[in-house]
Order: sequence, then C-alpha cells, then structure tokens
Amino acid sequence: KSKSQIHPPSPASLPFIGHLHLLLPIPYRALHSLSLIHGPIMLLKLGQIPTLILSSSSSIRSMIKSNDIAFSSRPNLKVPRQLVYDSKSISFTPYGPYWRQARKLCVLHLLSTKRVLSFRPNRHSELSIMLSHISNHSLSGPINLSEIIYSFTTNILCKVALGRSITEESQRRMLHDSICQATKLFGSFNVEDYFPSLKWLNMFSSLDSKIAEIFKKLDGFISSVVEDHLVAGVRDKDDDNADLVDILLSLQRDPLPGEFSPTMDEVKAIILNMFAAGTTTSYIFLEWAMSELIRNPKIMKKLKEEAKSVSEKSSMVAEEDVNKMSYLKAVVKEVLRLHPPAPLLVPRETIEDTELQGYKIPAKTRVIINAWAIGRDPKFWDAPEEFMPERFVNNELDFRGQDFEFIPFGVGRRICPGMPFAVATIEFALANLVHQFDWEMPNGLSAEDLNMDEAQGLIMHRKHPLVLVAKKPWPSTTSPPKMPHAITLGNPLRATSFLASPPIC
Ligand code: HEM
Repeated sequence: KSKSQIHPPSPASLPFIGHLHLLLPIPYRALHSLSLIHGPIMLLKLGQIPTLILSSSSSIRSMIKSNDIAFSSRPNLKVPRQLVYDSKSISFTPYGPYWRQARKLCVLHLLSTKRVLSFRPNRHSELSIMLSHISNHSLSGPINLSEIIYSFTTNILCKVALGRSITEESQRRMLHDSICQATKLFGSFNVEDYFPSLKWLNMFSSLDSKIAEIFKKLDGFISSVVEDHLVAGVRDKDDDNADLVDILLSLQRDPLPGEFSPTMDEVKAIILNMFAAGTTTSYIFLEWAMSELIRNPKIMKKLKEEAKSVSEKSSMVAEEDVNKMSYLKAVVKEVLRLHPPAPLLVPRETIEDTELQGYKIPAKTRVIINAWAIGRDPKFWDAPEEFMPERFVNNELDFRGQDFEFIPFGVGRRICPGMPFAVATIEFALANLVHQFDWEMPNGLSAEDLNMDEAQGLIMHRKHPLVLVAKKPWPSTTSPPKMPHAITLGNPLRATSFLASPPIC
C-alpha cells in the first residue's frame, strides 16, 4: 500500500470510547507522551470522532505548505455553539466568507499594528493605574498579582474595544469568573462533541444548565455595552473616536451594498470574542512570566538592569523604549515557549479530503496541534524544560507564524490576529512590573515553594493565583506615578491567605 492510501499510526484503542481514555490526566501532556511512541502525526478516535494529532514542526510545515486551506476550518462544538451565539465568534466559526469578513474588520479597526500604536495612551494610563495600585498596597503585605493583572488586561481591552472601563469590583469579578468557567467548559469533556449519536444523553448532565447560566451573565454584560452605545448614539464608522462596538453597530444600521453587515448576534459574538480572547491570554502570559522570573532571580535581575538602562532616571519604562529591550523580548519568547496560553491552539477541522506527508486525511477530520509539545521538542530545543531566555538572544526565531518550531500564536490562516495587540501590552507591562518593584515570595517562602501547577481547559493558566510581595518600589530620588483610582480592585489583604485558598478559576 502506498502511504497516501493509509491512515497515520494509531495506538491500540478500546471498544466504544476509542482513545478518549488516553487523554488523561492533562491532554497536551498525554498527547505528547503518545507522540513519542507513535510519531508526530497520529490518528486517534476520540469517541466517534477521527482526530489527527500533530506534534512536530515538520508536520506543521507540511500542513501549511501543502494545503493550508484544507486545515483551516473549526469543528462545530457544543460549548461555543451555545455560549457564543451559534459559534459566530471569529475563533470558532467555520472557514468561509463570514469568518473572513469578521476577522478583516477586527484587524482593520482594532488589531492592526497602526491601531495598536494609536492605543498607546490607553496602555499608559492603565499601566500607571496598575503600578500605582501595587505601590499603594505593597506595604500592607502580599498582593494577589493575578487579580491585579487581570484588571489591567481587561480594562485596556474594554477601553479600546468597548469604549468603557469596568468600574465595579462585582462586575469585574463576575466577568472574570464567567470567562474562567467558560474556558474550563471549552476544554472539558462533553458527550455530544465526541459521541454525536448519543446527544440525547445530555439530558442527564448539568452541562446545558451551566452553559445557560454563564451565557446569561456574559450576554447581560455584552447587551449592556451595546445598549450604552445605542443610547449615547452610535458613532459613524469613519469617526476617529469610534470604538469596535460603534463600528459593528454602524455597519448593521447603515449596510452598504457588498459590505459586511452583521446581525445583532454576530455583533455580540465578535465583541465577546475580542473580550474573552484579548483579556485572558495576556493575563495568563503575565502570570507565568512573573512566576518564572521569581523562580529565576538572576534572570529577573538581568531584566531589571536592562529596564533601568533604557529608562534612565524615569520611574517608568516608556513604551517607545521597550523596543530597545532585546533581553525582554527573549524573556517573553521563552515564557511563551514553556507556557503557551493555548497549548493545543484552537481545534481545527479539515474542509476536504487531503494528504499530509503522504497520509490520507479525510474531510471532517478534527485536527489538534500540540504547540506545547512542539515548544519542547528536544530535536530542536536544548534542555527544553529549562527556563533559559538566552536561547532567544541573537536568534531570529520568532512567533509570527514563519518558524514552525515555535507557534504559541498558531499558524496559517487561523493564526492569532491579536498578536500585535497582545505583544504591545505584555512587553510594556512586564518591563514596568520588573522595573518598578523588587518581587519576593510571601511569608518567608522560598521561590522553590512556588506552586507551578496548571489548570485544565482550553487555556493553560496557573491553577493557583500568584501572590507575591512587591518591595522597595521607588528609588529615593523619584516618586511613584500619581494616578487617580479610576478602577476598584479586589482587596489585596485577602491575598494573605491565598496560598491555602482554592484557585480563582
Ligand atoms: C499572549 C496573548 C495571546 C496568545 C498566546 C494567543 C494565542 C492564540 C492562538 C494559539 C490562537 C489559535 C490559532 C490557530 O488556530 O492557529 C488564537 C486565535 C485567536 N486570537 Fe489570540 N492570542 C493572544 C492574544 C489575543 C488578543 C489580545 C486578541 C484580541 C484582542 C486575540 C484574538 C484572537 C482571535 C480572534 C483568534 C481566532 C482567529 C481565527 O480563528 O481566525 N488573541 N490566539
């Protein structure tokens, strides 16, 4: 038999469930172990669903070079269908004209390099608020840095995309909890996605009611954002002050022949998509970055020195100076290599029959790309488990989708369109968090005591919130930036008991 007539290798399977049991306990780790035995291109049967698992840079290269479009759709999954307005978000909608138009619109009005640059004042003011908050509470003891970072990434996104800040602690917490629960559901097992013929079994599970409960909260928030815009008067899409919600609503109100005109559900799905994708990933990145830095004091020190050298006597590293920080960029890449916020990217589905490295891949095969495993492939990375930003110093390797050994933002047509937005936020924030404070573990604990467990779900965040002590914030010659308290953050004193408390997600 020629290779094109055979399927990729598969491990032995069990009757009925196929290979589902092999995904436990943590899918990206379990799939990585399986790929070491069966190879980087594997075919699993997850329940009734044939699923292709790709775990090497060469398999990704073949996928992109031979037939990118064939691998560019998304499966019709239960949670996005019920939670995100019939999968109308860019992330979960199938490949086709709607996906193309919605994605193009968000890139043009929110995510392009030019637009991202124009949001610099917003990033600056939100960062100042965050630093000021840390500074004000640093004397009271340990702070829950996870909560503080979450408020920061949420407020930037809300300001520039939704035209508002989250001013109430209860609303911020509700959004945080709902998005956390939603991402957990996205990654959790449900009968329908693996056994379509057993969909009726749903009636015995609590999943539908859980989804409905989260939907009610998120839809309430998005509807209030839309309502605020309608009451205040929707700005024209050509108005310089128009935010993404104005633009979507104006396209709906005044459809132009041949132009994209979203329905109200599509407007809401796109807003929710930007909100969820834009806040969680950057916040998760910053949590892992600070965790790795606290465990690696020499790297923290080197980064601090670089921040000091570019900021001279100023108390803040200006955003335009971040580009001079080559070590910062190496640290950012190393964090993304070891802790890709979406370790299995977002599931894909083949549009048509295709081939991959000579194997036959039928249409409607689910495709999972293990970016977590690719970032640890010992064929490519020395000491892959070690946190060593130096590997990226004087190294052109980048995450922009051309280097298939390093794909934390994905690849091909479905690559993350929010990359410029995310990079601007995380580099600026990390440079200043390190520059402005000396960080320590709370209660005399040592850095080795820091729990690095990962929570399960589509997104790989810390299982436990990051609680640290921020010290000696200001050199005696300078003073902290004075910013009004435009947002309310959680009571930092609560953080003192966090090491023993349950995870926030
Ligand atoms: C550190 C930050 C981020 C990381 C690591 C990240 C990672 C990813 C990954 C892995 C994918 C799937 C790519 C694929 O299937 O090949 C994705 C898709 C996406 N991301 Fe991001 N992301 C980040 C930030 C953002 C931000 C800030 C936004 C928007 C404000 C955003 C919006 C999206 C959207 C809309 C998609 C769906 C793209 C599509 O299906 O066409 N992301 N992201």
